[in-house]
Amino acid sequence: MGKIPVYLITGFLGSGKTTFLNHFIQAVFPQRVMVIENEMGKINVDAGGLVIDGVEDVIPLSAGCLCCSLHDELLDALEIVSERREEFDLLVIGTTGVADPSSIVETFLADWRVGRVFELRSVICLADAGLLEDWLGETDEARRQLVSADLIFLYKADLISPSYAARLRAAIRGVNPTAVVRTGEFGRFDVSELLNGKHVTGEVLIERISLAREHEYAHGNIKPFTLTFEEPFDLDKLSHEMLRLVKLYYHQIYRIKGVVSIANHPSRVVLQSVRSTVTLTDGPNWEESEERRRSHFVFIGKDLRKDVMEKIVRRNLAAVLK
Ligand SMILES: Nc1nc2c(ncn2[C@@H]2O[C@H](COP(=O)(O)OP(=O)(O)OP(=O)(O)O)[C@@H](O)[C@H]2O)c(=O)[nH]1
Repeated sequence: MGKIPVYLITGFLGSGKTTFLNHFIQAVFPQRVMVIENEMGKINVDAGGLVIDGVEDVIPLSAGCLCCSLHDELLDALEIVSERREEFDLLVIGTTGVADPSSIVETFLADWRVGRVFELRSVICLADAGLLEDWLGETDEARRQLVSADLIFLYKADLISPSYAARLRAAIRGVNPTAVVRTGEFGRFDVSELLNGKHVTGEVLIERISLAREHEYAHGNIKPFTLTFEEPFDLDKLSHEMLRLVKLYYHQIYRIKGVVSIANHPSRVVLQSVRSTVTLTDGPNWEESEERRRSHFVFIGKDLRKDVMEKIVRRNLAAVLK
């Protein structure tokens, strides 16, 4: 058996990594995919949202970030995966939206124990066309992710004009002149280009990594926290409040994900917010036996106070009077 092909998926918060991964899993079927998924915050909303057909297993790494504190845990996960080699064809590693992928890339290229079993085929960076300029201007992470990639998908092209897309592609080339850049929507891509293209070359990546390392790196003050509530929410109050909240805290709240219990509603409601957008959609039904229909919200942002957010979200519980 040859080396295990690895696809590393990066991209800033809310850029569409889970959407892409779902699409990838369907597109490469009948090849079987093993996923190592790293999620910021305690609740792995994304791993629960992956399509099942074609996925052999999802190994969650939930606490912290793969590129920093979880490095040893990544090595452990790779060992587990290599012992299950016969169960799958491709390995996908999904990083958090603030990961610097360079140290993960380095693990594959420079650690001989890893390199003799795994072959890093592509470092894929997803960029949110609507927010890329904001993120490049306000954070260091988005730039580092673009720098380390050999294939960049500029997604959410449905939200922008073709001329603005051209401007963004030029901005991307300014950060990373050698990566292949494709524009698209909702995780769609050319399967044969991705699977058959040979994008990663060790020397180029190592050179880029050393450039990315020039400055001391930490995830600034972008941090996640989770809020959990036992009682159900009022849908109208909650949707109105969340829209108000993300506009009011535009410069601090980067991402909110939630699985919410709504009073007298049979299904979970999934909340997705990327900066100032908020969508609430029906998720899977609650089981009859599930007496405790807990709601969970993961907030990711800068200098955010958990107690203040909790107070604001709490006042939208169905039992709270207006
Ligand atoms: N309009 C539009 N929305 C998209 C597109 N791709 C993804 N989205 C939406 O963007 C939101 C975030 O997508 P996810 O796939 O969850 O993003 P992510 O990168 O996994 O998010 P994190 O794990 O928090 O970093 C969801 O509401 C998606 O439905 C697209 O091409 N166009």
